[in-house]
Amino acid sequence: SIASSSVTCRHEKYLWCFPQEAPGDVTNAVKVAIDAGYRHFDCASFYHNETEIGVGIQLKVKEGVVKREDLFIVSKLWCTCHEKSLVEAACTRSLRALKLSYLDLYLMHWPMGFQSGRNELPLDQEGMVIPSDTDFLDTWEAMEELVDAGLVRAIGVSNFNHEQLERLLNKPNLRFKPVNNQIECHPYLTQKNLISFCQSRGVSVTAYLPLGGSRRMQTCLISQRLPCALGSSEGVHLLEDPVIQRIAEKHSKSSAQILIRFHIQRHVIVIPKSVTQTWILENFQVFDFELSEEDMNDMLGLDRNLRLATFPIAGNHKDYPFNIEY
Ligand SMILES: NC(=O)C1=CN([C@@H]2O[C@H](COP(=O)(O)OP(=O)(O)OC[C@H]3O[C@@H](n4cnc5c(N)ncnc54)[C@H](OP(=O)(O)O)[C@@H]3O)[C@@H](O)[C@H]2O)C=CC1
Ligand SMILES: O=C1CO[C@H](CO)[C@@H](O)[C@@H]1O
Repeated sequence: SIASSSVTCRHEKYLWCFPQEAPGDVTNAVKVAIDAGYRHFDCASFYHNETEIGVGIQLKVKEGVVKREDLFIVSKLWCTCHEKSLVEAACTRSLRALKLSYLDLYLMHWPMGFQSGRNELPLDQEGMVIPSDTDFLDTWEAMEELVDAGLVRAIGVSNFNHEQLERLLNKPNLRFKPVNNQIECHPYLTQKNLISFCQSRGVSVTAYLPLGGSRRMQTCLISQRLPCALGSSEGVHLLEDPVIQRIAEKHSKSSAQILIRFHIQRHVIVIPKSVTQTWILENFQVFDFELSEEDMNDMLGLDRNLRLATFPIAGNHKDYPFNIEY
């Protein structure tokens, strides 16, 4: 994954601390990644970098390094576009920015709809997100129409808890099943129950924040002591965790490679992000070794239910996903 959120939203109570990569860095990262063998790109309109990603993809397709049909391009519908009448235009905007005629997978970014409009994070006086009166089942119907129209090959969800996913799977007249749920997952938040639930229903899982996110984000969480809009104020240093480091040393691999391999062996799709050439290359060298059962159990044993992407400014929303256990 080369995507990177770019929203900086300062409110007296919250700091939304997503660093934005320079546009050239994003395009370059895509080029380096395609040359290295990456084929899956995780994007979202919310990340404000689909144009730069599209430039990188198009260049590599034109050079003949890769064919469009060999790529797997994912994008996501942002929360302010949940009204049925807004879904197709949102998808088309992403397609135009990415310079593509279709997406391989389009995800509902969150189960929560926000007040529509230009502001992606419409906030009330208290600094809480203003909801829309939409229901994600209706939004889903509009997403199903994108499949009919050939704009997307498959549709899925992100940040859905098991009850929300169950509700969607049981929707009367469901025409297209959600094929994927993209959720935060790493050894500090192993998501055992949600992954079992999804896999038992034939819904694949993608792990986001597999390395625990950027240092800048962590620094914001730890040092600024602001109730960061992203969530947890507890520091995470997954890459420096002694258990991860011990396993890494044993396999002569880096901590990042161990953290990525962890998902592969759980049959979970994993989308580490980097704009740094050496790390992009490093993160791909994960197919030449295997974690033992003991390694896997040691990593699973690190679970502390530590969620980084808690999205507290949406905590009052009727569809806020993290008020139940999983
Ligand atoms: N559906 C959702 O709600 C969400 C989806 N996502 C998706 O998941 C992706 C990954 O999550 P993200 O938040 O980026 O966090 P990650 O856990 O992937 O961490 C990314 C950070 O790790 C650094 N890094 C990458 N590789 C290495 C390495 N080998 N050694 C040391 N550091 C490394 C990167 O540095 P640098 O980039 O500077 O090279 C970056 O700062 C996102 O890009 C996005 O596509 C993320 C959050 C929420
Ligand atoms: O992809 C994303 C980056 O993190 C944000 C905060 O949780 C999310 O809203 C968004 O899903």
